[in-house]
Amino acid sequence: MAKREHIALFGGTFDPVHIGHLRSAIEVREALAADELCLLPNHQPPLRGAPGADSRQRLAMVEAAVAPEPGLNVDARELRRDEPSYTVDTLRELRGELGAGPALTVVIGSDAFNNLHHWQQWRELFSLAHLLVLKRPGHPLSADDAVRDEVAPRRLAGPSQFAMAASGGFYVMELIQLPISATDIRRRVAEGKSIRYLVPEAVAECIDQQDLYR
Ligand SMILES: Nc1ncnc2c1ncn2[C@@H]1O[C@H](COP(=O)(O)OP(=O)(O)OP(=O)(O)O)[C@@H](O)[C@H]1O
Ligand SMILES: O=C(O)c1ccc[n+]([C@@H]2O[C@H](COP(=O)([O-])O)[C@@H](O)[C@H]2O)c1
Repeated sequence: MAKREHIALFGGTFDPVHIGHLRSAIEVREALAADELCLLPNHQPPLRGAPGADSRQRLAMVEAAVAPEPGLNVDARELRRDEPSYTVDTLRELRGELGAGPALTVVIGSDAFNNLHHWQQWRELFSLAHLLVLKRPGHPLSADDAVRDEVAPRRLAGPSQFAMAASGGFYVMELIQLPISATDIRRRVAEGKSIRYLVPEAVAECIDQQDLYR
């Protein structure tokens, strides 16, 4: 059985998944030397309206996107819960399966981090996992004071240190800056413009075949 001592979870609405997500996922996996990095499509995004594509369609696009990339997997567990996809619930479920030993790292972009104080039981996340924040162009770090106070003593010197404990660490990672968003991709599709090289070809095909975002 494959080693599962360090798992990174990169959650999102992925409406649709794009190369900003995929390039980040590869760089994070390399930086963490994680055994696997799972893209985790949500079912009901807790802090935004209903996505343009339904959960099955978003899952299918994520699966098509990671298929050629060894080390990137998909975790579809949030689609099995017919309720808002709170990350704390997902982490509790995973801890129930993995036990307390393996390192778990939750990966989020700086825009998501700036809203962390609105997440369900957000302080609890640190007893279940590490938190890795990706700098994202156009989204400077501006976390709430309560979040800043929480993460300050948790800050690690580098992503490789996450493997030394199961949870509780914090790090902000610099990575390639790709100012690509799903909102911009949906707008381009609606305007009949090309999205070539913004999403993998297999994702563009799914969008085309299912007539999404028009
Ligand atoms: N270009 C990018 N670079 C780094 N991180 C990103 C990028 N795009 C999205 N992310 C991060 O990936 C996670 C999932 O993002 P999400 O699925 O909401 O995509 P999005 O492009 O932000 O979508 P939307 O434009 O619909 O808000 C979030 O933590 C987000 O911050
Ligand atoms: O747990 C929460 O309360 C919570 C609130 C907002 C977002 N999240 C998760 O954060 C990830 C990024 O969300 P989003 O909306 O930026 O695509 C995704 O996995 C969401 O399910 C989680």
